[in-house]
Amino acid sequence: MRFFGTMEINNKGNLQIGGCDSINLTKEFGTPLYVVDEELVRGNCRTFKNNFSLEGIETEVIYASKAFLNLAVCKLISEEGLSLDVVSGGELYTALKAEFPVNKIYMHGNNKTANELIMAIQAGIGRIVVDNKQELELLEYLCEELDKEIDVLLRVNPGIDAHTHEYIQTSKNDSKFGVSIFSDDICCLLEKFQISRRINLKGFHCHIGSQIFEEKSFYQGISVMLEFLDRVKKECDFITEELNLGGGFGVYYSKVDTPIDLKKCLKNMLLLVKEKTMEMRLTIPKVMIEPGRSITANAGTTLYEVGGTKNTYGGKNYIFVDGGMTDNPRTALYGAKYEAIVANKMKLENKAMYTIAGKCCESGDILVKDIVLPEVERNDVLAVLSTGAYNYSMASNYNRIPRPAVVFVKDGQARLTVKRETYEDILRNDLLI
Ligand SMILES: Cc1ncc(COP(=O)(O)O)c(C=O)c1O
Ligand SMILES: N[C@@H](CCCC[NH3+])C(=O)O
Repeated sequence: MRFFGTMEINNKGNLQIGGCDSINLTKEFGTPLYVVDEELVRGNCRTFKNNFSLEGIETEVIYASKAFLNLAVCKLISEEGLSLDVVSGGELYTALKAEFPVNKIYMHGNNKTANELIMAIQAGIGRIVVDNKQELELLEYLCEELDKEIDVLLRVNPGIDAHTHEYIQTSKNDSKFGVSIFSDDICCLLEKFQISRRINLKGFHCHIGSQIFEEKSFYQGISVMLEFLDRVKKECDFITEELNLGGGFGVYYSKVDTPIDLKKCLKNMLLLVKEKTMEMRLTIPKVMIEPGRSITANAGTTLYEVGGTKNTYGGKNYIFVDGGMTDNPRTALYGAKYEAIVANKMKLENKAMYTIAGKCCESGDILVKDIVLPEVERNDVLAVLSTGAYNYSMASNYNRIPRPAVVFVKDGQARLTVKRETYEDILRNDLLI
């Protein structure tokens, strides 16, 4: 088990995060509760900003907001000087409402609707990442209608087979994202951009997948992309000004995960860009990355109240908590593995093997399988660690369960950043006819 950021055990034997006793947090804000270690999120932003830098290369770190977004997150990311990647009208709307600097917003998506594109064009966001030819045509039409110009990147697929869960691979040849760098008509497509009066193609975007632990996949991505840049220069007469390499840096959730040395990898990525561009006599493009999970995952902890335990006839020892797949669908969806602790019994010895199950009417509603913990009883507080990415952002109202509140903790202060949903919120859009 690993502790992250400001997590510690206080003298009451309770888990403490950001100087706040987790048990007090549950009393003040209820359970389930997403707790975010603000200092750790800021520290992670700085690790990326400080280490993704190299003399002679312009760089940009863009936070992939799909990992975790709310107004307070936007504000924090903006304060730390990162840019923001959004993939939907909803994410863009959040960023605009938070007054995130518009020129630092990137919009992705394999099927952006006309309304989403209009919203992005009218707001004047920094870059739209065009996924395909049809989208280019739609964008051209919309820009004409709105009498606007827009800077874009083209999402390409470098065909890298990064080793991760098949659902979060994004760059195999059959991926739904982007245009293959191997497609024969790439020059035709680039020509469409070149003749456009409204759309200004600055370069390319790729993303090889998520939760990647093999450093070499990132280097392979760079090599393949630079060969592509060389090819489009020679064959299509296109000079690439910007190269966005996406995110995907893996994090520790449990002992099966072995994260790479991030600082070293970030430096090596840029060194490789420099070396290869010199070798190929290419102009060095501006290089961007888009980390999501690695900024927020380890900074999040979900606190649950234990409703009871059950020893089944088949011999399974369940702990029932008051949340589950509605606030963290990753175990059910990907077989993700998490670590958990009993937040009010941090000094007690582990006693028994448990499976932590949620309250949904679904057998697959499991948060953690086979974990050894101190003896657990009703009203204990269970903490599942590293839930800061793709938990709140993927939460649902299945079984009409309200989504939990989100609290930021720092220096002994707790700040509510998202209120707990109420039953009224659940009914908000229902109409009785
Ligand atoms: C285009 C793009 N950029 C960035 C990310 C962020 O990935 P991660 O959270 O693994 O860093 C993703 C998600 O996989 C993505 O699809
Ligand atoms: N939702 C995935 C990551 C998706 C990455 C987005 N392309 C996860 O929880 O691991």
